[in-house]
Amino acid sequence: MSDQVQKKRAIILFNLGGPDSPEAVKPFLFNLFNDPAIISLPNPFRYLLAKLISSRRAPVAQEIYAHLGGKSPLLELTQDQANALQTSLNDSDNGFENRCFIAMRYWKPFANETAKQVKAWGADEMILLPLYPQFSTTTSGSSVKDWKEVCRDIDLSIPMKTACCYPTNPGFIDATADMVKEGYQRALDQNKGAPRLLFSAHGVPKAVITRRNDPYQSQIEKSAQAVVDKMAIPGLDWLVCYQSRVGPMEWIGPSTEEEIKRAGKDAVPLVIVPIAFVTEHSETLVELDIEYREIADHLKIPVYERVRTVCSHSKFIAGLANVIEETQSALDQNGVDTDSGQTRGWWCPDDHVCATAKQPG
Ligand SMILES: C=CC1=C(C)c2cc3[nH]c(cc4nc(cc5[nH]c(cc1n2)c(C)c5CCC(=O)O)C(CCC(=O)O)=C4C)c(C)c3C=C
Ligand SMILES: [Fe+2]
Ligand SMILES: [Fe+2]
Repeated sequence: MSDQVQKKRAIILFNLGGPDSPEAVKPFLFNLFNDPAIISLPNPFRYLLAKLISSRRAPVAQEIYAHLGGKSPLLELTQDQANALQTSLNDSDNGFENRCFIAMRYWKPFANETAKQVKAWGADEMILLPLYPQFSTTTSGSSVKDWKEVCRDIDLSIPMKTACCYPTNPGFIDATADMVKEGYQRALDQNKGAPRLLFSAHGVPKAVITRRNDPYQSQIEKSAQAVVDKMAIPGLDWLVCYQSRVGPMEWIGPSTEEEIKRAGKDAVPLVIVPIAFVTEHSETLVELDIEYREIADHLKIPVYERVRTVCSHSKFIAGLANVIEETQSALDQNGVDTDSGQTRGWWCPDDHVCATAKQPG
């Protein structure tokens, strides 16, 4: 046995965050709308608009979270993922003592608290891992930018590597395909005909894709295609659609709601697959399970099955561990790989497309 002291590697898991009480809903919404990645206006306009929109939306959002006991379950489920990933990394022979930390973008634990914990632990290096398989400037890009600013503020200057995206990571795809197969079988067992699969992702405004060169939509399509390939069901009826539209701007489509209505006209059984979320929260437990189900019932859609998100599925956790080791080894071997278009310390398995997206603010 080696008596060499192991280096400490901090793995930072990023997600959006969610309110932990009814009183937290309004400030959570303010933080979200005051992010230049969400509303790319200069201040004071963004600040004022964020105040206005968060005040107006708070009662609607409070009703949404009331279905979940007044709070989002996102943090607890992310903690389960962090524990499972830390165990998996420390059980394998990667030469590090690994510790997983969580930084949420719009509610606690915020990046600055987490970065202080990373510093206090005495980490030698860190890997940033957004819990978004598909990169968007509105999510992963915003979290990574915020994290880097906080590290500068508290003078945490250790080597940092970023795993920007993993839309076709085999662990993520296999775990999703396993869950979809179960949901598809439950729908088939009701003997109402061959189901249609709706891969439902959180939408973004169209301008995010076109003006920022954001790869989100193309990576969503790649994830859905990879799951369909893995399922290998001949003649499968499937498509990608987008949920959770807010505000007056034009969003990418088709919308999940439109597709549920079309399924009503076609009288086909539906299986809804969340493809951009890896944990349960308001967008799955309320929007998909309550609001969209009500529309489906009203339209007398013969079957409405919602597939669960991957959460701590062992194949997904193994996939995240692979993403970490790929990021580590790619950047250890190549250092700063400018020739292949890599941003410094940034590993992108999708032809480096994330490095070309324009992060506002
Ligand atoms: C892939 C994930 C997500 C993208 C892309 C995204 C973009 C985006 N979101 C809003 C506005 C809201 N999102 C809200 C909740 C929410 N969003 C995501 C993920 C993505 N958002 C998650 C995981 C959650 C749930 C948080 C939880 O319940 O824990 C909300 C709050 C809820 C509500 O009022 O409906 C808003 C508002 C915009 C405008 C946007 C892109 C520009
Ligand atoms: Fe959102
Ligand atoms: Fe990427």
